[in-house]
Amino acid sequence: MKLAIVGTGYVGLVTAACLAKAGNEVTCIDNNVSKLARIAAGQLPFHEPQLPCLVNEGRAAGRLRFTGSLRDGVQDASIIFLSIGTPSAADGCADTSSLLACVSSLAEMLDHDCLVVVKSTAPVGTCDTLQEIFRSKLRARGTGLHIEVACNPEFLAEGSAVHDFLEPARIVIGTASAQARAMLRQLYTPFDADGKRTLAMELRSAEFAKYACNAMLAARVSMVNELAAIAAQMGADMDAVSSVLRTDPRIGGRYLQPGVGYGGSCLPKDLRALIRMAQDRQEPATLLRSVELVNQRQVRLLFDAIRQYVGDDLGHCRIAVWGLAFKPDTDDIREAPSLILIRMLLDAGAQVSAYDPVANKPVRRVIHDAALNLSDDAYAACDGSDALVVITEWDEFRSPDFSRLTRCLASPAVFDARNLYRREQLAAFGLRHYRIGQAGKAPRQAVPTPYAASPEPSELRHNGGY
Ligand SMILES: NC(=O)C1=CN([C@@H]2O[C@H](COP(=O)(O)OP(=O)(O)OC[C@H]3O[C@@H](n4cnc5c(N)ncnc54)[C@H](O)[C@@H]3O)[C@@H](O)[C@H]2O)C=CC1
Ligand SMILES: O=C(O)[C@H]1O[C@H](OP(=O)(O)OP(=O)(O)OC[C@H]2O[C@@H](n3ccc(=O)[nH]c3=O)[C@H](O)[C@@H]2O)[C@H](O)[C@@H](O)[C@@H]1O
Repeated sequence: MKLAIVGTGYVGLVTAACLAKAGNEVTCIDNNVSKLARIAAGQLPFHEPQLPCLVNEGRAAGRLRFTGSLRDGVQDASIIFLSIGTPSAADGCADTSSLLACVSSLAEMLDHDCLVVVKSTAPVGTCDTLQEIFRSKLRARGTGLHIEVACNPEFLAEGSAVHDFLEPARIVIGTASAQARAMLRQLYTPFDADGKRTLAMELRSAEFAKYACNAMLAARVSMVNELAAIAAQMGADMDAVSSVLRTDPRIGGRYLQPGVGYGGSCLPKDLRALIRMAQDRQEPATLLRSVELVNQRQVRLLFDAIRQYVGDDLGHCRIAVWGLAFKPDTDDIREAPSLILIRMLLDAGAQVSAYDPVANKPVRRVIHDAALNLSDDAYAACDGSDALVVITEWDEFRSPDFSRLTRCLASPAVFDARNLYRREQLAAFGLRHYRIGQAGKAPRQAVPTPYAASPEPSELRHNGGY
């Protein structure tokens, strides 16, 4: 099929490359000329495993091309996907202005029948609004064109985007006609190996399903974070508790990792938008608002634990941070908890020295503060630091050289915000280990915190190194 994809970001480029791999002729359109120039020079605009190879293959096969011109890009396309950003507006609503503007332009320029598919995450009713724009503009133009709007929400997660697209758990198709449904079913046949993954429904259900999924994921993360905070106060170990949760098939094993809270470009913004949608319809969204509140508390808990360790005056401290991206295997720093923590540390007067395998560059573009040093080496970032905070669970942080770390740090404390290490591992090197939801000796504290410390090294010697 001949396809056009408007918006060559995380979703658009992955969608384009995967659909090209399946044999379609795909044109990517973007209004960001510098992004297109980078792609033309063979560089992808963001870090995503497996994607560079797939994009190169698509281009080499002549099935993937890029343009800055909407008119040129959509020519003859039977399906036009819209994967334009829908960021949070100031009031929490999803800002669909770019989507609406794009559809207005399409309604003025299209000269052939086609299906316009919304892949962006957009509020319930957006497809109806877009269909109405087409209807009125096409009527005004006096054309008899048939342009239908469909919804095909995307469920890929960054870092595993190519795999998620090629092997989806489900493909959701929201349509108003059997013809549109048949077209999308046909397009996705190569990705639906057993023929059972395509879920067809009405437009509004498909739109809502996307928000429902992200709300469930966010709720799980907040639930496990709240349980971890309570566990720490009770002397229970959240790792042990999670092993019990995971073995219950009704609960399932994923999204049970406590930490600094969920970040990224989607879970926070989609939850905000869902709460707004609910409240605009007089639904209180009580649980969803609590999910947000729990999430907002997570970085504050980490900051308080660090401040408690180093003493109230952070002005004399240097804190090392490992991990800036909101999760591993991406350079995306949108709503990354690391940036919230760094801002809090800088505002409190601390010096921060941070390292991320791929996200230093985007951070350099958004934080301009002489007190923030971005290092190209994980251990150099720790040199002379009063504590290390591990905030993103990149693989390379899972088994660091602890002895080197001990030599680098001026004060042997590791704030393990993703619970990557075992207490005894760090204790063997004389490192104090703070992790969330950990049973053990609570730090001497004025304010209760779910970040519990491992025993002092001297105390460890008393009980056989543990
Ligand atoms: N990032 C993710 O993992 C996922 C994102 N989504 C949703 O997909 C949508 C896109 O998200 P991302 O790809 O992350 O955004 P992004 O910001 O990476 O990409 C959006 C692209 O659209 C381009 N654009 C904006 N207006 C345009 C216009 N009028 N014409 C041409 N290009 C235009 C921008 O220049 C940008 O390159 C959002 O609604 C998001 O919620 C859904 C699932 C996963
Ligand atoms: O709509 C979207 O954009 C996407 O949002 C999420 O994908 P993503 O934001 O890439 O990342 P996740 O892997 O879901 O992680 C989100 C956040 O939750 C955190 N998280 C996740 C799992 C967990 O157990 N604990 C936890 O703190 C992660 O660190 C991260 O900050 C969803 O997983 C995708 O299905 C969805 O398509």
